[in-house]
Amino acid sequence: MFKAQLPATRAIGRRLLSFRATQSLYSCTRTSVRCQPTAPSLCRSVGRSLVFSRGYAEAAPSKFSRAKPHLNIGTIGHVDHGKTTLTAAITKVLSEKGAASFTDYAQIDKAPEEKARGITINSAHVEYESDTRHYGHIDCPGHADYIKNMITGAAQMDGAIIVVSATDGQMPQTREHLLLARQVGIKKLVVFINKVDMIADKEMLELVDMEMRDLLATYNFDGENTPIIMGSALAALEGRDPTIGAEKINELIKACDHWLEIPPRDLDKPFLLPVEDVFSISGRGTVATGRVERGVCNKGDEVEIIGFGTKIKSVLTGIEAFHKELDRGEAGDNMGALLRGIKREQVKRGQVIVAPGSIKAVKKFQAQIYVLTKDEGGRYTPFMANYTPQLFLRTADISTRLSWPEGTADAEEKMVMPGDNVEMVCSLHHDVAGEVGSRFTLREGGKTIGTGIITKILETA
Ligand SMILES: Nc1nc2c(ncn2[C@@H]2O[C@H](COP(=O)(O)OP(=O)(O)OP(=O)(O)O)[C@@H](O)[C@H]2O)c(=O)[nH]1
Ligand SMILES: [Mg+2]
Repeated sequence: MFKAQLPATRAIGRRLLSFRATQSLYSCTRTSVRCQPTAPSLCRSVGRSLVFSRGYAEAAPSKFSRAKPHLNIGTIGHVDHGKTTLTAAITKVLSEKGAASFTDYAQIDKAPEEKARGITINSAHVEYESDTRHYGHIDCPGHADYIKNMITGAAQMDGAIIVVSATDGQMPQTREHLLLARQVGIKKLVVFINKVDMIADKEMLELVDMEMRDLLATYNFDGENTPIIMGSALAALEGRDPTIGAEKINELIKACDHWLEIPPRDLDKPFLLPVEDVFSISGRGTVATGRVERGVCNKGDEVEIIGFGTKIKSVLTGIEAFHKELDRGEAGDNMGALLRGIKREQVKRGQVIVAPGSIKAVKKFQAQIYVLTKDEGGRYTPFMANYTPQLFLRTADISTRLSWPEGTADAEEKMVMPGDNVEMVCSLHHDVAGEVGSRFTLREGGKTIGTGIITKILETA
């Protein structure tokens, strides 16, 4: 009986998946490694229509190897400090060891406007390997576009290289990028002080080093221990002055290997199953179905059902996936969970079934939100505080009121334009399982108008 129900679930599941594919349009790329755990195959097909970054469509080779652990990193920092030059230089130096294919500067900044203006407009992807890791690398533009990509999930960096020119020292976007890196959950950075070929005075370099350590500490990074490498990306790219060129690139990659941490694998995280559908099976009980977002579960495990005013404990008395009854389910599985002592009415779509105590239901939080432009399918007009769109988080769909954080000046009159990045407070109509770093979309009248990421929990249920 339990098994017989699942084809129906799958049919519903397919509809959900296609809906979610639209939702995750902004948060996946063509390479499967960067896909959200939901619907990877759909991600791949919609990835082709991704508009945010030209890099995904063209620069994503299919040679991802699982032999080494994978980390997503990227170059961030102020305009013209040498992020693209450094990206090209890394691929050049590593390609000489056969650990990357060389991607020249002109291949990274290749749009006509980029060539004409000599700046990066779109972020681009390259990949390379160190002795111990496989890296996906995003070369971010110095300007605001990059921020949008970070919020929308297209650039889910686990760590970053912040590039600072020795000639200028820290500049406004150095600070802005540090702040945003912090905001979107990047915990560790490596600093590359670039253009040292233009500086004769050693003391000047020491000054930049000290300033950067201070600045890192200001934004809650480990200023004391963060590796700072000084070199010249251009020298490395042009194959001259190895002591400030190639050698420094190797040092930089070593620093990334040692300092930047691999985030916990999904399988190591606490179990979480977003509920998509619920069935009552006579003689057996209530079955909730969905796709396991993270972790593993075993038959007999204690679980908690959370969200929409509910927090109840139960035990997994049955697990079904791949048409079979199993003893264990894991991240990525489409599974049915048979729940002991639970009535059908007690479980609904939008709730989560989790390892007890691993996540809380939230009612109010602060979030970094990117509001889509009309060309991206978003609104034509601005909105103000008290705007109430629908918030989609996993399988949940809740109406939410947006307001400005306490203490915001002129909060009454402040407008949010399509294309803006804003930090706002979301007050939910119902509670839902959420945590710092959870991504969501905002929709109104059937279209996505924004995407966001939770940065601070203000009220739990
Ligand atoms: N002398 C010197 N010039 C460098 C070095 N690295 C980069 N440059 C030059 O600095 C300029 C800007 O470099 P880019 O790599 O485009 O800078 P960017 O940070 O990617 O700039 P945006 O993407 O527009 O923010 C170019 O003219 C580079 O040739 C270096 O180590 N030494
Ligand atoms: Mg650039």
